[in-house]
Amino acid sequence: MHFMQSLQQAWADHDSLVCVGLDPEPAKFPAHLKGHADAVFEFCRDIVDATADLVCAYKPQIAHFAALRAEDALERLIAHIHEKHPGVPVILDSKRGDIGSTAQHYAAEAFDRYKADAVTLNPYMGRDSAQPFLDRADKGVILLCRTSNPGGADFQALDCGGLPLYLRVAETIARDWNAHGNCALVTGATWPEELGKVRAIVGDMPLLVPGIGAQGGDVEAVLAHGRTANGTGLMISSSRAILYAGNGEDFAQAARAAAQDLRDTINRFR
Ligand SMILES: O=c1ccn([C@@H]2O[C@H](COP(=O)(O)O)[C@@H](O)[C@H]2O)c(=O)[nH]1
Repeated sequence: MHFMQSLQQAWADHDSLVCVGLDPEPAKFPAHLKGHADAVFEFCRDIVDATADLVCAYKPQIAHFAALRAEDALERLIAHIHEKHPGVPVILDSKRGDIGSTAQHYAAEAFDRYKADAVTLNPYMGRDSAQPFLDRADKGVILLCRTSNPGGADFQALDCGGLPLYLRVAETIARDWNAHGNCALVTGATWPEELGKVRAIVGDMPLLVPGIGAQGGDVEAVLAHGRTANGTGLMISSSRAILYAGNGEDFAQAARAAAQDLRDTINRFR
């Protein structure tokens, strides 16, 4: 199914705008998993199985797996999500961006090797660097626009002909890059007013919103500035606050409670 269709279906079926980020950090794993050869897979699988009915998407962050030489665990984890929880889309957070001939290989990595439904990209290198991804009409292409980190404004806020660069990014992608309707943007929860300015430019385009939870973003402000007329349009991502809500044998149930709490809080403001 097309990423955008899966996303809309998951928003509706699970009554949820929550995207759980899968960022494994073995030092934070519960004691009973430490030392397991396949701990990265087991930890993430148990989180997924405990939360799948509460989410609109999962977002594994590739560096968290690659740094641990756990790319194989990432492949198996995405296959597990597709097999056991069909209809929940997987966003590979890899923030790629390179010349077109190399970008083709990054697109193959995301969609053919890992079988992700969507990928995050850095648009800094321009249209040709995104084209191999944009051409995959059934896949989501989620481009950095106004990132959640403290230094995000260093370049993104620079004046670009009367508008900050991040709004030029939003404008250009909505107008010129979205011929297949498969684009979305990353806009951090930590800058809700800027998120609202992006929303005003891009209409109902989905926004991936990291920065809730460990980074301190405000759920009510995100909804006030970012929701669409039908109360959707957002994939509100939280990783650490859900993954590490507990560190005992019941860690997956603690993660479920945290995901449910986030879903309910979001739904109060939709
Ligand atoms: O602007 C951005 C873009 C991506 N991220 C990623 O999201 C998660 C956030 O993790 P938390 O534990 O919920 O803070 C992480 O994988 C980042 O690489 C982001 O934070 N901001």
